[in-house]
Amino acid sequence: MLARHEQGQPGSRTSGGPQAGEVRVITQEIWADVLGYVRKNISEVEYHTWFAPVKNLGVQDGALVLGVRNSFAQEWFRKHYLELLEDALRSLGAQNPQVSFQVLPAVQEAMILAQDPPPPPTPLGRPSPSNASAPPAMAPTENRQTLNPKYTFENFVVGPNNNLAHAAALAVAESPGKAYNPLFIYGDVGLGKTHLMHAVGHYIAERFPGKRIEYVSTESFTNDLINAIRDDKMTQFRNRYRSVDLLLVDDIQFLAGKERTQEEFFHTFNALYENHKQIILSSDRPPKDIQTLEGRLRSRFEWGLITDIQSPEFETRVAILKMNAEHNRIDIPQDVLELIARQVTSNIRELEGALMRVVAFASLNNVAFSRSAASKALSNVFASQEVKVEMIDVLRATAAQYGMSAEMIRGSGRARDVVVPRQVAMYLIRELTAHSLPEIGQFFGRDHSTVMHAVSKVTEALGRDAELAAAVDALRDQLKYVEGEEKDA
Ligand SMILES: Nc1ncnc2c1ncn2[C@@H]1O[C@H](COP(=O)(O)OP(=O)(O)OP(=O)(O)O)[C@@H](O)[C@H]1O
Repeated sequence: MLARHEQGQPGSRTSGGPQAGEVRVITQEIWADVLGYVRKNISEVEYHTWFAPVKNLGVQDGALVLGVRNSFAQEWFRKHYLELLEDALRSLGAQNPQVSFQVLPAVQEAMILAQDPPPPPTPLGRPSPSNASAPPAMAPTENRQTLNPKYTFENFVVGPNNNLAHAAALAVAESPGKAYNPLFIYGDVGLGKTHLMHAVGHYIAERFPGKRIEYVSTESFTNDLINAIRDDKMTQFRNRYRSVDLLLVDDIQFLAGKERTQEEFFHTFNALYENHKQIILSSDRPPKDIQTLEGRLRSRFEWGLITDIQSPEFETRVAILKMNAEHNRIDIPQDVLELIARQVTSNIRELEGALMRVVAFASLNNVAFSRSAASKALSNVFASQEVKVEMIDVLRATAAQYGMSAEMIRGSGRARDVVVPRQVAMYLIRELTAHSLPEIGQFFGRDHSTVMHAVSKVTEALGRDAELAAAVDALRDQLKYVEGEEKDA
């Protein structure tokens, strides 16, 4: 099983749950949570000695697999840190946390060490120190090094909350320096301002490979300025920012109260604007609400187009989740995505985080994606919702438990390996939902007497068949989750 990781091949499907190979990608944030937990519980020296070199290899059949350097480290981890790691997973919702350690092959270890720590990002078009005043000509791919590859127009879901900002960004991308200059995008935290700015950057980089693009947060701009003043390198600083074709500045509200930075930014702005270079600014509020911003800057920010992004409505949130799941090649039922979208209503970053939690929870507990699993996964972070069990939940969970598709269970097959799961599903639906026998029959394309027979068959078999009883118990535990149940237990 583990060899699959070593070879870097995608994982196989585990009983209806997430695919292990795919989960490997998505659990990076969860791994950061685990490390955060560990760090709080051991000394810094210990943490750096043991945990910094560890590689998260993802989740395999419910177990978190960690890559360590050698068999000594493997043994050390088993003896000293296993419980701590299990506690960390428990804090993330794993009910029966499992951790395994795998010695990394020397080549893989060397690659990981080479990546660690990651090199600092190279700002776009930054002149090399040896040739500071004459920026080098860039190869087509170089002009988007600091853009997040995920933040493209293709990956941006358009809804009523952001369609104006999206249309304006697209217009600017098509005619940089001509459509709206500057473009000023404002909105609350995590609603896609940076994403849209980068999307313009990618678009321009693709269409006009020679254009110089610079993305910078206001904080970095300020720090660069401070360093330039300290190191007597103002000429280089000005060359860098005034020689670009597209300047993207994030969180411009942080200019407030920084007089020297405002002064410098004012001149940067003028130089670019006069040369018809495109400027895009993002902020958490419109220019008129940025306190202590010089009047001449504020009025310049208002020269072009000011557009906002609002919180996404339910349908847009579901569409964003769907796109995320598809990108990670994870097949999550629509009703589970809807449950997540109801839990997280305002911040898209949090919405994505909630999806990750659900995926990690399902893989760590080796259960299928269901609304109850999602509700459990999110109960630590968001106010828990009581989940009413639906027939489809029971069908899906049973199918996953027996390693077959829901269609097979509902189909006409009469072989024992299909009949037993079908009867179990009918039995549990009868127990966990308020549906009548005819309604359950209809759901399975059968009549009520078949359901009645199934219920009595399972009831009778449970007393003598321990394996069946264990399967039914496990399914019931998985499905029947109501708020407070775990706390009372
Ligand atoms: N319409 C959308 N479609 C798809 N993903 C989106 C959309 N809007 C935001 N996102 C995603 O949400 C996350 C947060 O977006 P982003 O960082 O652009 O927000 P922001 O408004 O710049 O936040 P901040 O104010 O914290 O800088 C990103 O992962 C982004 O890809």
